[in-house]
Amino acid sequence: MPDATRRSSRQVWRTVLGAAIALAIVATAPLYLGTYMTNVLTRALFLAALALTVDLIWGYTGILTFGQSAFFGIGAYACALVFTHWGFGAGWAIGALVIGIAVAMVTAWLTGLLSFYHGASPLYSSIVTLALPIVLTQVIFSGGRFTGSSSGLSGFPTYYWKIDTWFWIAGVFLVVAATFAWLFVRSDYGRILIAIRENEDRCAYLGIPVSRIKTALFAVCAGIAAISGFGYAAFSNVVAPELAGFQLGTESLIWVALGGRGTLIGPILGAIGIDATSSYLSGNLPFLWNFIVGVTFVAVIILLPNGIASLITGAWRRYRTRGAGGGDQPRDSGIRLTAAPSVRAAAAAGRSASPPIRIDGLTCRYGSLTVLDGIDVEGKQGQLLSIVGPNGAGKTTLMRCISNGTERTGGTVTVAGTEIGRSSPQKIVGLGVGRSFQNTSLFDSLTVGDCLRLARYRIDGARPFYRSETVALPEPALEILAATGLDQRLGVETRYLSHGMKRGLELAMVLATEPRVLLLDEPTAGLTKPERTAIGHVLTRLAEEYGLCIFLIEHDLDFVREISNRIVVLHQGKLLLDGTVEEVVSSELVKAVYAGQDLEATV
Ligand SMILES: Nc1ncnc2c1ncn2[C@@H]1O[C@H](COP(=O)(O)OP(=O)(O)OP(=O)(O)O)[C@@H](O)[C@H]1O
Repeated sequence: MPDATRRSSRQVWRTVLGAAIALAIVATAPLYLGTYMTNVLTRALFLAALALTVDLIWGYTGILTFGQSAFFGIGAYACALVFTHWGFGAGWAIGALVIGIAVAMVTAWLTGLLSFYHGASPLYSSIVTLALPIVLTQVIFSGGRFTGSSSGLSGFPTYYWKIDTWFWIAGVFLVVAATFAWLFVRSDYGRILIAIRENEDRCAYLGIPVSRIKTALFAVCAGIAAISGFGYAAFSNVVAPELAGFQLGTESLIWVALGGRGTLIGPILGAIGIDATSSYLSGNLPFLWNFIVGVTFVAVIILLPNGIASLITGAWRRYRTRGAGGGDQPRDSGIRLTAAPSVRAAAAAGRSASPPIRIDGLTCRYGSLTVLDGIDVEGKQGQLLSIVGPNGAGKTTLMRCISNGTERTGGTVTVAGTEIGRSSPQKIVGLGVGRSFQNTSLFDSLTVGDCLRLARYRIDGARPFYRSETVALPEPALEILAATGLDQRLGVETRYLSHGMKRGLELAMVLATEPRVLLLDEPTAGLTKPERTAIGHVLTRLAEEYGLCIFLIEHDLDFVREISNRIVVLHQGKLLLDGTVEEVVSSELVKAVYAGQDLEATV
């Protein structure tokens, strides 16, 4: 049996076994728990499902949300309102559940549109999610007898099943939700969530539609939270504004933080542990329990900053990497590299009358500071164009204005005949612009293989519950991986790579997006002489053989002279000279700029 097939069938068996063990625990727990604890734990199981969604949003994707309780409350109130005012029965129950899920998902989708648009700061989305439960609570308060106002609704008809039955329903729901969440976070999509958490900008510059993915995740998690809220209300037979309130939203964050962000098991343990302990202590130690919970929280945050689950996950990771000789050692990644159809062919097919890139009258101002002033440049296919100039000349700003439509103040940038307008970076990547940054921009906790797979998202897509075993890369990307030895380190997390390897990986990732225009900001900074020579070789081939148009910012003028076929000199935001290497090297004006002389006197 091939390795990949064996690995994936092992994964399936592990998942099935884990779910079976969890279901067995759920099935037998009421036999040894008393009625009181079964009751307490049933409530905790519904809340654990809420915590699970908070973990997907905050733990995995890095969006600090205070508003998940709002969706829980919507599900709970959908149940209570329908059963109180309209009717009770199987049909009404299904109708109420569907209404709860639909209202929660639409609310989450609208909230996502408001919070996650391109350019919105993470703080802004946190504030929007903070406002959501507050607004919803006010709506409930102002609902009068319909919503029960501050007293809520109670005593509505529901299924008065035995407590054990409710426990099983809550337990099975949690196991099913956790199993799907587990399969999801291990899939290609799960890697995208982690990538967004670690480096959202890099995701956008790989063409990943970050805003859309965040909004979709928010909506799906809202649906799950609404189901748990519905179950909670049907079980407890009482709803109150607190179920949709800000306090429950904050408590769910504490459960996740205590249990362990980004671990799935952590939030479940955190929610069940704290809720069950609080219920127990609030009866036996009514004046002390809040204090005890508070002290425990502080102690865990200080002693185990990654939560209680880090004890388990840390031990598991140490066990796994011990056999492989440590996290930085090459090990089986489960990924195979293959060759994607040649970009040479794509470049030839894409050859059109329009130049790959054309910049007209580009201006960029920050307040009264003019950083770029009327820049006109046209990049041709197969041209390696170096942009040089003293510090602060505006070189990096020029790259930013090309790769992000919202950066410039005036002028136009046209990529292969299409004006970029105010497009976001991911849309501009779609036009064929790839960018590497001055400081290497990767995903620390993802492996080399995962990073490459992410880079192919725009072209190959990703499936929600599937982890692909192969990554198809264009020829130049494969060459860079082979030259830097990265093809032997696909399973190594990028934080363990050397500086040179990180540079190589970033370049390979950008090339994996199959750009026609490549923007490289000091790609050789901090590299050794042999590494610089190797990169220079690759860049020359990219331009000459693959027809890419490369804009290169570089301070090393000897390197620039060796590899460029055209140089643009920027000085104080203006284009000083645009010419061949010989013209620029022999220019008195350029010598004066680099010598720091007064330009007026030179001219
Ligand atoms: N967001 C910003 N707000 C205000 N000023 C900015 C901003 N970004 C850049 N600048 C200013 O614009 C000028 C040009 O910066 P830029 O980084 O483009 O220069 P550079 O030529 O790339 O320099 P270096 O070679 O040092 O990287 C600098 O004076 C910088 O302080």
